[in-house]
Amino acid sequence: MSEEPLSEDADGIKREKAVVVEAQALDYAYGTGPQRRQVLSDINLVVREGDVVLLTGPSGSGKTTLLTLIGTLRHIQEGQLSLFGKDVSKTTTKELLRLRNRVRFVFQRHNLLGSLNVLQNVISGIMVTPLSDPEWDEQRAVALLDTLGLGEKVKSWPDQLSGGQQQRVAIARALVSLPDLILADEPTASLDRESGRIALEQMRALANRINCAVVISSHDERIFDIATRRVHIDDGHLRELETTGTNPS
Ligand SMILES: Nc1ncnc2c1ncn2[C@@H]1O[C@H](COP(=O)(O)OP(=O)(O)OP(=O)(O)O)[C@@H](O)[C@H]1O
Repeated sequence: MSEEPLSEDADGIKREKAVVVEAQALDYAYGTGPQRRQVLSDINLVVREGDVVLLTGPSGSGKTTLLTLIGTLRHIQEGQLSLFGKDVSKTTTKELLRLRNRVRFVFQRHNLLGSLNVLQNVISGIMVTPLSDPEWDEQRAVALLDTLGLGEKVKSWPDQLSGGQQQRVAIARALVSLPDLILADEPTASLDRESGRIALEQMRALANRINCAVVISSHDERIFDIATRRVHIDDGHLRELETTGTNPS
């Protein structure tokens, strides 16, 4: 069940939470002709600011495909997708880039840059923000790495890290830029229970603090309670599930 879509501003005035993602009747298929395989059918989803949506479903059910559609890494075939109130298929290239700049991804492959050390990789998540302040950015990046248990690793190179450590660097890189939307594909896949919870709690805390929206695909039952909403894909169809999660803040 979704939370009451109201948020409170600094003056204590309640206002409706803005819609960050709105998917309407999305279909998606891979291949053509006899090879064509429908993966998503009639997907309808609204994600508002502050939502932490957990996307579950069997392997191969289309979770990654949906995340990449939402993140505009894939063209819409059928249906409509709005990001921050803009229909993505009606935007100019410049507008689309501006929308993408408000989104950060955490992929199953960590995609760290091998020529940058851990701290530099994390800071690279902010470089694209015109208002960034190098000193403050660095402090924020170091603090985040510390919280994620990587305080000793800021000068290490990606290839000196374990898979789980690389995953945490990728999470720090997504969080440090204070994005409006985080799309995370199996972000706890190579993390132990404790690190997985800390990483997800950081995402949840950011959602609470700056009202960013978070969509996480995961099979990991250990983190289900961190979400404010759960949606499930099966056989190409998406449905909302009851959420038992409590707000840890
Ligand atoms: N580029 C592609 N070309 C053809 N088929 C693809 C392609 N990418 C994904 N698929 C197929 O589409 C289906 C959905 O894949 P997707 O990766 O979205 O599922 P998923 O739910 O994220 O799976 P997992 O939990 O295993 O990561 C799968 O059957 C997959 O084999």
